[in-house]
Order: sequence, then structure tokens, then C-alpha cells
Amino acid sequence: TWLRSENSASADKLSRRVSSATKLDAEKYAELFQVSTYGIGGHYEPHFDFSKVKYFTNPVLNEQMGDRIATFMIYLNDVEAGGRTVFPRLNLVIEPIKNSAVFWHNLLDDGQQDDRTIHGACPVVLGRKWVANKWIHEYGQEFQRPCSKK
Ligand SMILES: O=C(O)CCC(=O)C(=O)O
Ligand SMILES: [Fe+2]
Repeated sequence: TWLRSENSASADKLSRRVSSATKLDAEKYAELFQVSTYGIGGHYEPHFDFSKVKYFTNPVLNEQMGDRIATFMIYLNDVEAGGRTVFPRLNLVIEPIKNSAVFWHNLLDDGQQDDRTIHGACPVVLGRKWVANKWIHEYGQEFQRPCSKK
């Protein structure tokens, strides 16, 4: 489910807070919040958030935005058991805790896709899991995150 911020002042406000926390533009050059839920057994196989297709388009503005430079994922509830997010190449396991968030860059400074960001969600064992993802895109971040000088 995509949360349309034009219909929701709180989604707008949250996007502004993501911008200030990440120092990126999470408003114009980002997707709408995507809310997902997993029931018991619900999981997500290891994947990358970036795309083979470099030219994502904003679903509302129909503007090209480039690839997903970064991910800001908010855990919307506590999960009774299971539902952890795992980054196998980084040896990182994150427990879903209500109102906490995980933020990472998917692209390197030179725009290359960073394969270390492969991640997945473990099955929910008890309860239900809710997350909201904000995918921030490459375009429009030139001043927020300059390219490396290499
Ligand atoms: O739910 C999670 O822990 C991960 C979700 C995710 O990686 C995604 O929606 O792209
Ligand atoms: Fe993901």
C-alpha cells in the first residue's frame, strides 16, 4: 500500500522528518511511504532495494528520479516473535521495535550499486509485523550528497 502524502498531512510531516534525519531530500525525490504487513510466516527473501532499471519514476509527479539511493524503514509495531531484518553480508540482525527505524545507503558515492546491502525479513513467528518504507532517490541529492572526487 502506498501512502499518498498529498492526502495525508502526517505522511508529509514524516517525510520532512526523514529529510532532516538523513540530510537527503525525502520529499520531492522519493517514493511515497510504502506500508507493508506480514502475518505469521510472512517473510521477504533476500533482495536489493536498488533496481536493474536505473530510471525509476515518481508515481505521483511522473518525474524521473534515478535509482534508490537510500532506504529509511520504520518499524510500526513490536512483533511478539520473529520478523527480524537481516543483512547477511554485513552480519547484521535488526529486531523490529515500534517507532524505531533503519536507514542505509544502497548506492556508493560514485553511484554504483552496493551489493553489501542485500537484506531480507525473517518469518514472523508470533503476532504481526508492520513496516513503512521511504525510498529516497538519486536525483536532486547533488548538494545533499556530492559525488566522491575519485
Ligand atoms: O520488513 C523488513 O524487515 C524488510 C522489508 C524490505 O526489505 C522491503 O520492503 O524492501
Ligand atoms: Fe528491502
